[in-house]
Order: sequence, then C-alpha cells, then structure tokens
Amino acid sequence: MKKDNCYKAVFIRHGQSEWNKTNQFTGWTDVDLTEEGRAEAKKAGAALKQAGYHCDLAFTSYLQRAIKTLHLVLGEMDQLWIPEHKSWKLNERHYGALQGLNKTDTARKYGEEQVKVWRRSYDVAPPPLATDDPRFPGRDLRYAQVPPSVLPAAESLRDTEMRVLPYWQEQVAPWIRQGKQVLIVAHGNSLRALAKHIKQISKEDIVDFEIPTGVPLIFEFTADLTVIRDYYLYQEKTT
Ligand SMILES: O=C(O)[C@H](O)COP(=O)(O)O
Repeated sequence: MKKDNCYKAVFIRHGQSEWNKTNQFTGWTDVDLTEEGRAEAKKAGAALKQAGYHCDLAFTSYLQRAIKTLHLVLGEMDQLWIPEHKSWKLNERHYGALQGLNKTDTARKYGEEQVKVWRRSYDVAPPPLATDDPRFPGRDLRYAQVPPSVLPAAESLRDTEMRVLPYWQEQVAPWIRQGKQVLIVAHGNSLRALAKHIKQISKEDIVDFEIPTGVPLIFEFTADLTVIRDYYLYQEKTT
C-alpha cells in the first residue's frame, strides 16, 4: 500500500514456539506454536486490523510456526484470502548440531561467551549437522526441489543473509516498489539478517539487535526503498 508517498512492509517473527518455551535451539526443526504463541499471533492480527492495515500479499517460510502465525494474523485481519508465498529461503537460520539442545545447558558446557558467539555473532556458524544425520534437510521431502548442495548443515547470520537477501531483492522488494503492502512472517534470525541489510546495521551492532516474538515491526520506505522509519506497533517482551 502506498500512502502519501510512503511505502510500507510489516515484519512479524512467529509467536512463541514449543522450543522457545523450553529454551531449545530450534533452527530448521519444525516445532509448533504454543498456546501463548497462538495468542501472540492473534493479538498482532487484531492490532493490525485496529490500526487499519491492509496487506496485498504475504510471505512466509516452510516452517509451521511461521505459517500458522501468518494464518492467525490474517484470520484476525479478515484477510485470509490474500496471495501468500512460501519459501525455504525465509526459514530460520540453520542451527546445525545445536538444534534440540537446551540453551542454558549448552552455556554451562561450552561457556556463555561461546554460546553468545554462536547465537549472535555475524560470521561464526555453529557446529554443522553430519550429512548422514537424519535431520539433514536434504532428507526432508519439503526441500526435494532444492539442490542438496545449497541446503545448509549449519549457518552463521551471514550465511542466512546470503539466502534471505536475494529473495528479498528479487521476490519481495519489486512488489513494495509497485506500491503493494507486504507482510513477512518469518523467524528471529532470518528477520535479523533482513533488518541488518534494510537498516544498514553493522556486523558489530547486529549482535545486540533482537526481534520479539509476535509483534508487528513496521518499515516505512521511500520509493527507492530507503528506510524512513521503523517501529513496533506495540511493545512486548522478547522471547
Ligand atoms: O532457532 C532458534 O532457536 C530461535 O528461533 C532463535 O534462537 P536464538 O535467539 O538463540 O538465535
């Protein structure tokens, strides 16, 4: 939607997931939303409706916590009918061999500093999954169309940016330039990677940049997609 020469996009990190609740590294593990996560998604949709938002099209990942959040948001907005595009390129950063481990236990074992580097540094990837690990994405039917050589076994934020950014530039940005309002429901780190580019956050400062679950983050752009301002529709805790 283009209002007063202002181009807009809405980003939402999925609502609380089962593994956010149990504090486990999740990455590409396809866990469900919790009851609280579903409530967060509905609250986001109701707030967008209340604020008069209309979305022309929506984008999400291949993971159910994002897809279900999108549907709960659109349901509240009475806009379940809009076109939606799913891509594995919007998936969470792949957390490699850390997936499934408890974050506090991992910090006890490897130290807080090391875990902070794995979670928040720009270019350090966590230890990779073995390619014969049953959890390797190449073994999952949903990625059957993706060449196995481009499927990750672990990703740094930089690696995540390398897959998310071309998707943004080729599949999302052209719609915004045409004046369409887009809604992107994705993940903590895939959205951090995107925000890093859009807001031109340095690799030093991205370490402290967090996105809470289930709260609409609104971007307003000029016609050439320079950010005018960005803000949360309301304040909420970080999960
Ligand atoms: O994949 C995960 O574990 C979460 O979605 C994000 O986790 P983080 O805050 O530890 O990066």
